[in-house]
Amino acid sequence: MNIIRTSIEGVVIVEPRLFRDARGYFFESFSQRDFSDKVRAADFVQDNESRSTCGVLRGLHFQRPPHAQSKLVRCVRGAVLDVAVDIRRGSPTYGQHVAVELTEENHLQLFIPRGFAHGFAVLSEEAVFQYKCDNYYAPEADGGISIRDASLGIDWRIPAEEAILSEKDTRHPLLRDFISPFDYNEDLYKL
Ligand SMILES: Cc1cn([C@H]2C[C@H](O)[C@@H](COP(=O)(O)OP(=O)(O)O[C@H]3O[C@H](C)C(=O)[C@H](O)[C@H]3O)O2)c(=O)[nH]c1=O
Repeated sequence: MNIIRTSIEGVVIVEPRLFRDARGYFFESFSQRDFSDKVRAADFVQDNESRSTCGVLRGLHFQRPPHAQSKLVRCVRGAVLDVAVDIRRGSPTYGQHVAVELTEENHLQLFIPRGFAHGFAVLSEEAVFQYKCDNYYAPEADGGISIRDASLGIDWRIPAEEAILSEKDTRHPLLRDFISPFDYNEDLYKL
């Protein structure tokens, strides 16, 4: 697997090694050893999968400490624009984001550390999205910022105002009205 750094320390793109032959392809979608060697020790405890139709936007979500989650995300059917927003107070990249197209064709994955809000827009007819989390689901710790916050400068590639959102996702605050539960800890994010 190849690691590609992004504009935000700690957020990395994982490019798996693909083996193609006359039958199709094979690749190791996750290796604890390789991930620990090349990214960081991560004890993923929960795998999630969601399917979304064209025009859906999910996010921008996080779980508050002590239920904060790092995520390793990928799109196994279709294509999404995946976005991670830095919401760590004191971070030099606070409010900035990384946006990466993850598709069933490019097989790319994105690692999003704790302290980030995460979301994605569906760019294809449908998208099946799978991801690993290093902490369990805790609905009581659920938080979010508005996926329609223009101050974030995210180009979702689809009109956010026409997007299909859950009722919950229509109610998240703008970043300027948001008090983050995360503090920046440089050592935690250095690769
Ligand atoms: C996240 C989650 C949800 N659920 C149940 C709760 C709801 O009844 C149902 C749908 O949940 P929700 O609408 O929160 O699903 P998404 O909008 O896809 O939320 C996710 O979308 C963004 C992109 C994320 O990064 C988060 O992991 C997560 O918040 O699944 C569970 O049982 N376990 C879980 O871990």
